Amino acid sequence: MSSLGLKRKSLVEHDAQTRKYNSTEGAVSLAVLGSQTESTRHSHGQMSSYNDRDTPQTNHRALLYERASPTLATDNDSWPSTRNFRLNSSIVLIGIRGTGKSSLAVILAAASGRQLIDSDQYFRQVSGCSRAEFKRNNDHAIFQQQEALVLESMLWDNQEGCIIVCGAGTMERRGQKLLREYALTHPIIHVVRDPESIQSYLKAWDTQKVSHFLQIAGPIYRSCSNLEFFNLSETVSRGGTNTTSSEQDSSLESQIDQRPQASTPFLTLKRIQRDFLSFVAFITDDREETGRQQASFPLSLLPVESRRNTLALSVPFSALCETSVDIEELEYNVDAVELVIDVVEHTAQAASDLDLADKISHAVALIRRHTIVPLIYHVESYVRPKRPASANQNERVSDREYSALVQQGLRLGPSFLTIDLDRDKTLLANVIRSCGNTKIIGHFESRQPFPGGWDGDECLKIYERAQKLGCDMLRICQPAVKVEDNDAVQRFRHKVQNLPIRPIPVIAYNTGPLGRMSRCFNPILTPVTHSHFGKSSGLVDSDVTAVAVQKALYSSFVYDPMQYFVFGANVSYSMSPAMHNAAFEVCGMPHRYSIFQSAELRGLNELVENPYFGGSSVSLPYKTEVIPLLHSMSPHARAIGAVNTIIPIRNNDLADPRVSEVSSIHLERTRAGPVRGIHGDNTDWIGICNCIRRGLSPANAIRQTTTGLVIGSGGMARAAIYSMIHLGVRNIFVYNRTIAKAERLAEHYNRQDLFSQGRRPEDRPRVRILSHTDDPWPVAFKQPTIIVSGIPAHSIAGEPAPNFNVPTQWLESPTGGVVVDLAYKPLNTPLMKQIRALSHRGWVALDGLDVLPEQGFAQFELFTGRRAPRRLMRTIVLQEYEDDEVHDDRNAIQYRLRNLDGQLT
Ligand SMILES: O=C1C[C@@](O)(C(=O)O)C[C@@H](O)[C@@H]1O
Repeated sequence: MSSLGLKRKSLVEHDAQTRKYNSTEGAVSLAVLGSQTESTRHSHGQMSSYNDRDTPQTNHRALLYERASPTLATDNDSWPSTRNFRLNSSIVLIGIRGTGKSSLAVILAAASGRQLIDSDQYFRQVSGCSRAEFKRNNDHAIFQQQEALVLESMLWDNQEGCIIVCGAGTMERRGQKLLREYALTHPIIHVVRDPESIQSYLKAWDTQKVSHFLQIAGPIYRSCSNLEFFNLSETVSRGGTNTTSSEQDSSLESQIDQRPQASTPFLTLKRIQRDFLSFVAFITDDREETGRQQASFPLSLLPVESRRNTLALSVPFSALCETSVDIEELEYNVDAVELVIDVVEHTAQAASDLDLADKISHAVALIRRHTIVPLIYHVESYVRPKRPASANQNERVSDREYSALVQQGLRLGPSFLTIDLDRDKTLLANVIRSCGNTKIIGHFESRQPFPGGWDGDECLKIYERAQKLGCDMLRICQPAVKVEDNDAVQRFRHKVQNLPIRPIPVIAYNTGPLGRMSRCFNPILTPVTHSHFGKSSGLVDSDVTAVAVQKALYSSFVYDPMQYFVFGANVSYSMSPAMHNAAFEVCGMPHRYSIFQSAELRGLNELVENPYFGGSSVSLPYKTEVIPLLHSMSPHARAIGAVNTIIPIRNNDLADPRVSEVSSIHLERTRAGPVRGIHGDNTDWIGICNCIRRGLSPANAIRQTTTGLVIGSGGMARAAIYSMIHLGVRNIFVYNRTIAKAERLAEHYNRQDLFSQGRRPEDRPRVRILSHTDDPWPVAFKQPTIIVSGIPAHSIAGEPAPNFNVPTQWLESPTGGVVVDLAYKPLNTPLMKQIRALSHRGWVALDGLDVLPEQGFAQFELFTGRRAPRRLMRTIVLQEYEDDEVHDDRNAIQYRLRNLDGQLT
């Protein structure tokens, strides 16, 4: 008999007295209106009358309750635990039916190997019958007792390595108490969703009823959880019209080109997968998973506060609620997005508004869906008057409301959260104690200049307060009254950094029109606005935009206009100049990127002798030939054995080991001067990695048994193998017409010990050879779900193009997979045609036009030390692409141009 069977007996016999549950305990009391059914007669004092297992028809009831606390909890003792959990702590999902808990749990279980436990199934396993049957056959008190005991066992017997989905049956009063207790040491995530999506799942309820129920249930679920995740429903943008993902996509366009969009059925959960896995990785501090999520771009590997001249785009909550905002477009050129909870007069009255918490949750989800940069959550301390001349200019948001809004922010796991240093000490201490992995920015915004300005004691005291409280950073600002105040900010910054206490980073600037200069030169996370928000959002002319800051840095000679190139033997066709030049322009950078064609490697000398040399893409045949000329190389380029990006070293000390670190290299990237050495990197693998990630459906999440297949054995095949190893694929096969070359390639990787730290030899990645296309797929391995082809699609040196098709016996994965063909001349290679025809079986095809911008983003980051404007670069590549021989392409390109949204990496 299983241990569960034994447990069952002991649970049923468990003496109710041993757990001292107080039946009057718990703040919430529910009364059920409507027909007096069996369940409702017994349901006073509990919430379980709404049962996950009930048919929608039986749920046609309204629920009333007495609320003990408002939607946003405000009491000091309601501050939850530290939110610091053990890496492997079991995670609990709660939320009303239809919010998508089960799908999220399946996604997490597949990606992380956590064991999935569903409360209803667990009840059945432990009790030997379903919850409904147990209820029918037992006295109500016994049923309640059994429910509590099952929940207790489910939580405490599975404290590690599980994802536990709690149905509504677990939410009666004793269940709530157990969950609150569990929340002291484990993440309990309240899953929220918009009423429309819940309604379309529940079918029988109308949206109003769902909203009403959400208002009732929200406070209860919130009081039992320490975190919150808004499950944003997928919408597919097709040529400007939005449809939900459930609608059938039978348009001709989509048949022309099955892009990896949300409309591709296998990828509908893709974006929610990304959002949820990043959220879980953040709250559990799972650095390995965070690394995988962050797509390996050079800048994403550095904490944003460690970089120079970083910008944070302020997005007012009110603007997000009122207008539709294209966040992806606004994100260009910024390093973080700050959601500003602006308490506008009317919102202030509605701060106890039942769905305010939901709206904030929704806003955070929207920003996360459309950006990849860190999120800062900031609650404004003053009520924003609706009219600038209003009498309420200086009305402060009450401590109670402020605390509630901050608590709601912490539940959402933002990367950073600000706290107003002028607030009650206990409140501040509570925020810091319960902030989990969120970094805290102590914020002090003075509306009047401090006595003595930046040189006075007041600013120093504020710095020390932030320091003592345990803030990770300080943000301090005051109005400038004269231009010289902008110099004084610099003095203040230097002064605090030299104090004999552990320094914390400081964001310091002047407000008002005269203070704009200090914003341009503030080194970290300068708040910037976007013209989109204009004055309607209450932002005034004293704000600066990201482009204005960039332009100011160049026109004041902090940075220089640099020259970049694509260097190769035959690069006249390259689309890189168009892509990079457009990016420079939109970011306000005066750089130039040009073609440099050279029949000999020696041509490179001319580039590096130029004091304005900023870096170069390296094309064939120099990707390996260039290596002996380098002074340093990234570990990736070294492992791959090929370089596609070079950047100048202007450091005096070439022996300094830091020169190979991006952090030191990018600091001097855009400053002219003699070049003392060259650093080599490889971004091709990043491009391939991200395309694989984008096209891989959640069903094909990478596991120990996942198999990859690489076609070819050239430089791109090398990069492809490295990408697969980086993603965690352990079984990699190479097929190449010339077997000896494939063997050399396999040997190159097998003798290295990549990403193997602590792994047993049998668990390490291994590259194997496939000799003939007639061979069956090796029986000991699963069929491949990731295939990358690195063979050219056009004729080279008179040799005909290979016209390769994957043998059908290697394409039998029941869940399909992703195929990346690195060629794009022509676009419709025989391989791409073959795979697109298999889209109904879950195969997704990506090509060279997908990879080129991805490797270009990483290159842009290495060249400039700034984030690349991704959507723009993708657009330019597609627009530039022209192939007169293949007429079908034009339609396909048009379709792709209309569907660029949401390709986040
Ligand atoms: O292979 C390529 C293509 C490219 O060389 C071009 O021609 O645009 C640019 C390189 O960065 C990349 O690795």
